[in-house]
Amino acid sequence: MSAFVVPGWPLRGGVAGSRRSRALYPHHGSAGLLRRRAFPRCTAGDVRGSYTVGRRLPSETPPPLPVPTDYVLISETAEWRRLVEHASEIDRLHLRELMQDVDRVRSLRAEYDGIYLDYSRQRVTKDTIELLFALARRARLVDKIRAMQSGAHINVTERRAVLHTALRAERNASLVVDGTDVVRDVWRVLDHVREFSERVRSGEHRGATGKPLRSVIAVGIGGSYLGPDFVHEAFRTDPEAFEAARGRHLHFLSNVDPVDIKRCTQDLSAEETLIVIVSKSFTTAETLLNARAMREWLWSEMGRSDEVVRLHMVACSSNVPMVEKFGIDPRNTFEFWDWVGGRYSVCSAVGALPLSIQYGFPTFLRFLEGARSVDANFYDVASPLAGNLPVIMGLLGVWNLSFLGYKSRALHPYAEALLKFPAHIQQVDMESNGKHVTLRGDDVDYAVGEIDFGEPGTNGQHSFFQLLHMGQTVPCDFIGFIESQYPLCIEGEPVSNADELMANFFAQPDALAYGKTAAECRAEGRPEWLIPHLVTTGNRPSLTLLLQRLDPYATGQLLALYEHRTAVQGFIWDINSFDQWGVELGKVLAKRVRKQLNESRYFGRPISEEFNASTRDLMERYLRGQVGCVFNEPFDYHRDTDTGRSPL
Ligand SMILES: O=P(O)(O)OC[C@H]1O[C@H](O)[C@H](O)[C@@H](O)[C@@H]1O
Repeated sequence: MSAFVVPGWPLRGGVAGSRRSRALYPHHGSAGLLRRRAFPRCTAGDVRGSYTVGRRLPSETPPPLPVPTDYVLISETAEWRRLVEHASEIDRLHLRELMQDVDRVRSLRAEYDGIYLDYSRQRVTKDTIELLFALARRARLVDKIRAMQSGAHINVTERRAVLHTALRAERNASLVVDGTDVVRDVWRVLDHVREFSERVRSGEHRGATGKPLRSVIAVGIGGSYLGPDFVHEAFRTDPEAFEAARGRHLHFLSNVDPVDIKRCTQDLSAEETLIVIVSKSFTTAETLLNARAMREWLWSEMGRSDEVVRLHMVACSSNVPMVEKFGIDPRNTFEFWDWVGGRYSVCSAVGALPLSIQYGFPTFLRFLEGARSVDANFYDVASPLAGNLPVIMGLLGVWNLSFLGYKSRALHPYAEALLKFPAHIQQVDMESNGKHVTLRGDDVDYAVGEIDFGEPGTNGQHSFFQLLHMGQTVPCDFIGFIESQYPLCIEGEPVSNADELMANFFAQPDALAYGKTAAECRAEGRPEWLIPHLVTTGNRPSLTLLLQRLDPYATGQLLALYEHRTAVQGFIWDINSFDQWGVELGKVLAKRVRKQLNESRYFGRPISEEFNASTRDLMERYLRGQVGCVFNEPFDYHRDTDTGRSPL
């Protein structure tokens, strides 16, 4: 038996421890540029025209589609070229001047359900917005949004619908995809989450030694971690959610670095801990190793038994058979579906289960309601797009990257509780739009996919804002709230603590837009030699989102707003924002290295010549130097994979 060796853990129960491919798909969205109507209006489960809506293609090999004679890359359209020309006109204008035009400023704002969006500090005029709407029409944005809503298989490479909005549909709604009402499935699982979370919270569901389960460790990575972690942080200091979570603890184990296990478990008692394994595929190597590590931890504390696993381990996954194989009770498996992308899964059981256990199901429902509200704004494509917040934000994203050439973008929530929001949006956007070909497989000859990063204000100001003011231009999003989750006034201070925060929130966008001229520096009496170092060019774009208060509802609104911004950009760029093939190569190579490390360390086999000299020397150095963790009975790839034992 292999040993589970974790220094410091008591062992009990006898356990030691430029291609232009034209392989086309008949139903996909590049048809946005076709002359025919690409996507039917919002009905699923049937076939309209030549587009399969909500149904799997019959065979693995996509039948070739004749190349439409009028297909062109979006960058080859007149609408795109007009924007390229317009960008050079905009280059002659400075935000300092643009901001003088009150009429312009007042026209560049939109409001929806308590979200106030001001984009007057973008390097745009009213003409720019009109030209962007024209581009959206040319890209058939509205048809693509409707196709997404209807459950068409717009994720063409994986032949899947993209339906995370169905996760927050109202109970009485209905959407039939692949012959199934997905909304009914969603609510079946939500009811299961409600029932199970209430049993855990009330102490009805107890651990193997009879103790209530007060702590949860959610084990997952990527989309199975970042969304729930962001929402958890946003809820933590919401007064009502805080009350609902009294006496409970929620931790996330994501990194396969064993130190993350140590950090998660060191203050916890296994007897009072529920492990939630979150993995859409239930094959992610890191998550499964951490899941097995958690199982060993539970066993090392309470003895090796199926009962311990049954009572202390549950799972959220779309791969139910693999969960069962792991030993988790199918009744404690919370399903989601292949039409929920990992990075879009926080509204599924992925977020619902850990967050409902921590904060109560009603709190999670308010979060879903907030997201649903913005979904309604996004899907309301019959109304003028000028009022569609995700569309506006998406078009501005396209403008800044593809036309003004700003390759990165920063997100600054002036709310500490949103500290994990930038990291979540980083995955949502960079994994979605980090692509190099169109839906048809043609190379894109225009910039797509920004580098997203961010930090809450004002902390970011004292870290990387120097570059934002004087270095490269990085379009910024500022998110602020009228009411603080924790209002604090200190006697004798000129402003409340939240006002101090918000003073910076209002100041930074103007500092970026206006900058500081040499004349202004001189007027301050600065010495001439210092002036070049003090001048800031300004003309640095940003947008501002102002909401009432960061509560679960607003958290859901922000999530949906940014999810849909990403989709809008992908739709305009004509790329698939819903697959992530680039991640695969690293996984395959890691598998080879894992096998090599096993063979060299335990069976003395030399490092294969298949690895290049750099990797070989690095591995050799690593193997020579490492001390500490050895197994009594190592896994033998040659023997154990033959007998069916999996190295994962
Ligand atoms: O939820 P899982 O199947 O374990 O996947 C976890 C993560 O794995 C991969 O790295 C994907 O690129 C992510 O999109 C995904 O969220």
